[in-house]
Amino acid sequence: MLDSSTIGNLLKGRRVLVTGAARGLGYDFAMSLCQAGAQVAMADILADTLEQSVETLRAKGYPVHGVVVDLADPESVRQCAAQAVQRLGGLDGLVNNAAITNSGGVGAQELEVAVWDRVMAVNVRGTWLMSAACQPALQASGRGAIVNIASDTALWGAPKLLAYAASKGAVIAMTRSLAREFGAGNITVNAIAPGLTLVEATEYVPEARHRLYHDQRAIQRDQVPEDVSGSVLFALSDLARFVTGQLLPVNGGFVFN
Ligand SMILES: NC(=O)C1=CN([C@@H]2O[C@H](COP(=O)(O)OP(=O)(O)OC[C@H]3O[C@@H](n4cnc5c(N)ncnc54)[C@H](O)[C@@H]3O)[C@@H](O)[C@H]2O)C=CC1
Ligand SMILES: Cc1ncc2c(c1O)C(=O)OC2
Repeated sequence: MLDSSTIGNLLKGRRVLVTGAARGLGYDFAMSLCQAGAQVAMADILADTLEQSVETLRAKGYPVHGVVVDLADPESVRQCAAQAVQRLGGLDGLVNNAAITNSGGVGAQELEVAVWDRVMAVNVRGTWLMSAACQPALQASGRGAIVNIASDTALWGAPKLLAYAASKGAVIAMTRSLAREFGAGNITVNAIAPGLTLVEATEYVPEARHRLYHDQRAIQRDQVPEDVSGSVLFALSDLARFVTGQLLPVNGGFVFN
């Protein structure tokens, strides 16, 4: 959690949809957005975890709503966007954070086509469909912002994360195209590429890779979700109103853009 005096009322009254907000980085984004004064719709496929996370933030007095969604299902994505807009009374920001990896460290020979397809369906197609579904409401806001969560694996070349890294490369390319398409509606579209971050989902990552990241960073310590949230807030705020189509790596100085 960021120090609230640092972020103050940066996003006061802004209405933001965060996908994959039940846990991990997305949960920290949702909490940080609330601290900055935003109202947040938290979307996820993990219904039970989502309910708990929404309850936790509500107990702190934050205005959050839970929406269950499967980003691999185009109709579910449309319904999620519509529900978020309805419950928030409009939309100023979208954080495309939900994603899956081809976890388990599977190499190019062993990677299954079905796994590749699922990774692309959630990470790439889901990001496209959610962005498209939210565009009218974001445009109506007068200053909409989309933040796509990429990964430094797309820049570094991550062995045994082939499908995942490729999907994040696609997210970066899509960010640039959407920035040009949505610019006329005064919607900014940017990508943030975190480095390997300590969350439940990266517990499977071999110790050797955690150590490699740690040792190769300019700032030699482990990365935590709070290291990323500030950049998400910035990209959604008026401070970044003329920043669009850009990629911001947030990794303590592991790979440089
Ligand atoms: N943790 C890390 O080291 C890094 C993570 N990232 C990115 O950060 C984002 C968040 O990941 P983490 O917090 O690490 O993992 P996570 O697994 O905790 O979070 C992803 C969330 O997305 C949800 N999700 C998965 N499939 C979904 C679907 N079909 N529909 C709706 N929601 C779905 C999950 O239930 C989960 O809550 C992802 O985009 C990930 O690629 C990027 C770089 C490093
Ligand atoms: C090096 C590395 N290993 C595992 C993962 C990532 C990563 O950057 C990541 O972005 O999500 C899972």
